[in-house]
Amino acid sequence: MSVAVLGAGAFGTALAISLARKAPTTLWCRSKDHADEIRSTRENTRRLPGAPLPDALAVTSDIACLGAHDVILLAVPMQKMRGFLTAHQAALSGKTLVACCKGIELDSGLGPVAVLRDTVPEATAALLTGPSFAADIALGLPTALTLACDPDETGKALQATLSTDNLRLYRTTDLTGAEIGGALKNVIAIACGAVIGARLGDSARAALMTRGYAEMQRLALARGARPETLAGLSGFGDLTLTCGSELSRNFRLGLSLGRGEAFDPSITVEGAATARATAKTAQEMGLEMPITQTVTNLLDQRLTISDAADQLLKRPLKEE
Ligand SMILES: NC(=O)C1=CN([C@@H]2O[C@H](COP(=O)(O)OP(=O)(O)OC[C@H]3O[C@@H](n4cnc5c(N)ncnc54)[C@H](O)[C@@H]3O)[C@@H](O)[C@H]2O)C=CC1
Ligand SMILES: O=C(CO)COP(=O)(O)O
Repeated sequence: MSVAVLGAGAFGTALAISLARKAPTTLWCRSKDHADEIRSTRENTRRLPGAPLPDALAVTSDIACLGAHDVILLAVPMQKMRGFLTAHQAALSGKTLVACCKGIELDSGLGPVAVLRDTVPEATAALLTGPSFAADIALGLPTALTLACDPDETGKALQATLSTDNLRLYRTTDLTGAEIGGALKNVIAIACGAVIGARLGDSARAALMTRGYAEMQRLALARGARPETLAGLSGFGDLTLTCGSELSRNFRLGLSLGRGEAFDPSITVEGAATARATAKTAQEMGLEMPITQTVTNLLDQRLTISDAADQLLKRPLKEE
């Protein structure tokens, strides 16, 4: 199977570098200038500085490159996916498309797999998700991710193609569980960053991670996901990484909120739109998701951090 990665952001570049160490790979970049720059310096200095490109990685801005590949990794941000897929629908039709983004679409409340199926119905949809920072993957540090695909036979072939010496993929057919875990861990990471930024302590962070996990499970199970998926890399695994590291952009946005500092709006932070979309879905489905709701209120400046903590602590006492 021959692989192309679409989207030369941090994650797309890291995946392409990792895959090219194993077999020739193509990285597509939407801007010709950027593609030329990456090709001439053999480094994506704008998005992933310090990670040299292997010789077997071709870089292009020509979407016709898709013709030569049967597996396409989509590493564009969630809120840009539908527009991107619609624009390139014909070229993507019939391919195996692996969404690599983590989030929920703001307008529709849908995750990446549903958006893929909606816009390119003639493609096979899969999802690559789980705990991994782009820089770690590019450096070849050990990483384990979840590959979600149904049918499992296609999943097995993809697992073999996309696993490398340092990137170990575990397989599931539970696309719903994998995408909800990957999307919601970012919302909880914003909450955790906010409590650390506001100096509310590591105990408060542990409480948020645990109760946040309960929210992730509540929504996922209501949508038909399997509990073991949430307990795996795409759920618990990624929650642990993202809520505990300042390398996470979602966590850093939370830190800024907690400290009352501004945050650069050009940085990709999937959890913000995902929180808003999920708070709406939870309300429509009658699900209790107080942390997600609180993050939305913090982001939209309807609550201060101390009111947010107060509100969560004053909720009626209940069984765990
Ligand atoms: N950076 C990381 O460590 C990881 C990121 N991810 C996920 O990967 C996805 C992408 O994140 P990053 O690569 O980190 O973001 P990034 O901000 O580094 O790059 C985003 C890329 O998408 C491109 N893009 C934006 N709008 C586009 C459009 N309309 N059409 C085509 N391309 C477009 C940009 O040019 C840019 O190259 C996110 O969903 C993120 O959650 C997942 C795991 C790790
Ligand atoms: O998804 C990630 C780690 O698994 C990257 O997290 P951020 O998008 O918060 O940087």
